[in-house]
Amino acid sequence: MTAVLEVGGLRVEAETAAADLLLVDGADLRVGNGEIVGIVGESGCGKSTLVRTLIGMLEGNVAVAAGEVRLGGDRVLAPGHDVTASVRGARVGTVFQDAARSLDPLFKIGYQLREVLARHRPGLTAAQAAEKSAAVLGRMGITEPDRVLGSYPHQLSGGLRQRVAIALAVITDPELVLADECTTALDVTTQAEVVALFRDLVRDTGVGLVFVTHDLLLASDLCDRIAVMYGGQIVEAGPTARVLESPRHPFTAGLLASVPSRHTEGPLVGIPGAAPRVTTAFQGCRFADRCAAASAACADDVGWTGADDEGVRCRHPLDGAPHPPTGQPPTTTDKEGH
Ligand SMILES: Nc1ncnc2c1ncn2[C@@H]1O[C@H](COP(=O)(O)OP(=O)(O)OP(=O)(O)O)[C@@H](O)[C@H]1O
Repeated sequence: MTAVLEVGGLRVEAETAAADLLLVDGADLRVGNGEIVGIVGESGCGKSTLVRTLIGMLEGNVAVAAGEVRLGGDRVLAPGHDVTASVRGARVGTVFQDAARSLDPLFKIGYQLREVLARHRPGLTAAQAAEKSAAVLGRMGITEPDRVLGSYPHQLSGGLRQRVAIALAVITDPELVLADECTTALDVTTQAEVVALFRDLVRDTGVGLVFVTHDLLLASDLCDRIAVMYGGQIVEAGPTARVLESPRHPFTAGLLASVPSRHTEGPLVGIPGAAPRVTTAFQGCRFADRCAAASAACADDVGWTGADDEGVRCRHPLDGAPHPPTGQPPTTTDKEGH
């Protein structure tokens, strides 16, 4: 599968008055054409920072310290090199949690779609732009495109606004779409509709999709592969079924045990403790102080074990046995064995 997105060794740091923080540490990620990759993890683990970095949307105190981002083979971001402005909107579409951030309350939807095309596809005639606008709304399952094109955002329901936000992201036929918690604010039925819409979009157009969510069930419904983040690092990655049925990182297992699932019958088990704030000076496994399997060896930095697309960052990975249907995390391998 041709890679539309290749992220290698990405390290993102933030300067703050208190300390220099490590927001993303050594992230490797690959998304193929027509592939959906989920990024999951607790709040504050760095999911948004990672996806925003891919398109150069960095706050003033944040910088890329190492690694690179390639889009369709083109190097778009690395320390001291940032051409993401040229791909944002044109080759990469973005959908965020709050449709209000994508839509301008002052302009009708038809105008906003035409504006995006005028900026990124300037060769189109007015008639072609109108045709494309109606077509993209149709693809979003919007049955009354004329009414929507003539409406202001506040005249649409929340679900419809999010569909329009997705339409704005994909009307330019991008190679990659980044969706960051874009279903979180929606009710469950609308969430399911948006997920189905993404699935159809990827199947029909071959676009690559990065889907950021804290909702493992949603990720399991939609994603081909999953990358689990913790403390700014990708700690486990692999095909969705493998990661969710036989998690290898204790954090992934804890996350699974703490969410209700269709397989869960027993009580839900939370992960004690809180996610760390990681400084650039931090050494060792970020999860060690919350991990039942941690040993003294976890105080040293932990490397990645496995292939690029499938592996785990842990000195005491779980044994890979299927995740028990009770919602309890599987047992770990012997601490001393690593
Ligand atoms: N500009 C910044 N300066 C300092 N710290 C930051 C900055 N931006 C983000 N952070 C910190 O980086 C960490 C990761 O934040 P991020 O928003 O990427 O997490 P997340 O996994 O997307 O969480 P959520 O799901 O709550 O959005 C958090 O601790 C956050 O406070």
